[in-house]
Amino acid sequence: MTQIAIETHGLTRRYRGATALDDVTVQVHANTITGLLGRNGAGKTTLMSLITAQDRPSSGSVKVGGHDPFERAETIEQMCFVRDNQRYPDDYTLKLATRAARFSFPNWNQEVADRLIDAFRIPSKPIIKKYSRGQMSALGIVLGLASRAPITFFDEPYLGLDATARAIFYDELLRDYAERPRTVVLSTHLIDEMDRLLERVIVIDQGRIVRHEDVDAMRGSAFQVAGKASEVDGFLSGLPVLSRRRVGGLATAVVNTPMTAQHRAEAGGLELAPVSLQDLVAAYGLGDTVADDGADTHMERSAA
Ligand SMILES: Nc1ncnc2c1ncn2[C@@H]1O[C@H](COP(=O)(O)OP(=O)(O)OP(=O)(O)O)[C@@H](O)[C@H]1O
Repeated sequence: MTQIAIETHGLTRRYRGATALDDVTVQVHANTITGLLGRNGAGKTTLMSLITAQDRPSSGSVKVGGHDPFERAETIEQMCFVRDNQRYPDDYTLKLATRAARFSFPNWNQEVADRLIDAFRIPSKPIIKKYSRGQMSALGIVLGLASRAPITFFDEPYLGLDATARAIFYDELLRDYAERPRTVVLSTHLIDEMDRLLERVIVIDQGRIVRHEDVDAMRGSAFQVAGKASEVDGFLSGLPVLSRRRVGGLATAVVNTPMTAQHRAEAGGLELAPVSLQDLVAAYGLGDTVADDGADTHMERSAA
């Protein structure tokens, strides 16, 4: 039976004039790597902050391992949240940061930390405040992986990292996860690059969960059609259209149903193709209309 690590019910976070998270009920599977995906401002960081008790909901509840994290220090100790804008005390060096982490995280593994510090070439001399953006991200990854916290959140952990460092992160995450399976939730906009890491996906749009499922199931659940706009329109009639984009006389659309032999037979001269996870996620949260130098450009979205 699937074990549930995190459960939210009706979770809502309102700020003055904005609802960052809107009635979110979701379960995160234990010992799984879950991608939290969605456009800027969708609510990803807010959701992670509420689960890790760094913020309070306006309404609704969070349970981690069956407990409200706000009411239980032991539950908070089980979680590590690597924020994209993590701040450190002014005088902190690498040594002080890892020492503090050793005290904060019961499963801290210094060997993992040392190996990663080496691989990322994180300097030990300067205070952390002087680090480059990429070095800050690398430090966050070191703390996140070496914490070996049973539940680890990474919020866009790759900011400023070069391609080599990102590859190190992906490899080390998979290596350490294989050695010590645990629950990992990571938010990313680099979906094409990171989709091989993900087992499950939560897609969030305007504070609401719009998809939550296994990555493989999600990939096969939709397809893309492209061709002459009039023919695409005809083909789409009666189909669940997730997004449609028209540029001049051409159109592409993402159809929210698995591709069948019948679709292929009816496609005529249209091009049908599997949709990548990145394109599928992008199809959510598309605006309704996009200007294109006066050309007839139109995007629309219908209910899934
Ligand atoms: N402290 C705050 N005060 C007011 N509004 C806030 C605050 N924090 C977040 N928001 C708003 O809540 C919404 C969700 O923000 P959040 O940071 O969770 O998005 P995100 O999905 O993590 O975005 P990104 O991908 O850009 O990091 C946004 O509209 C944001 O402006």
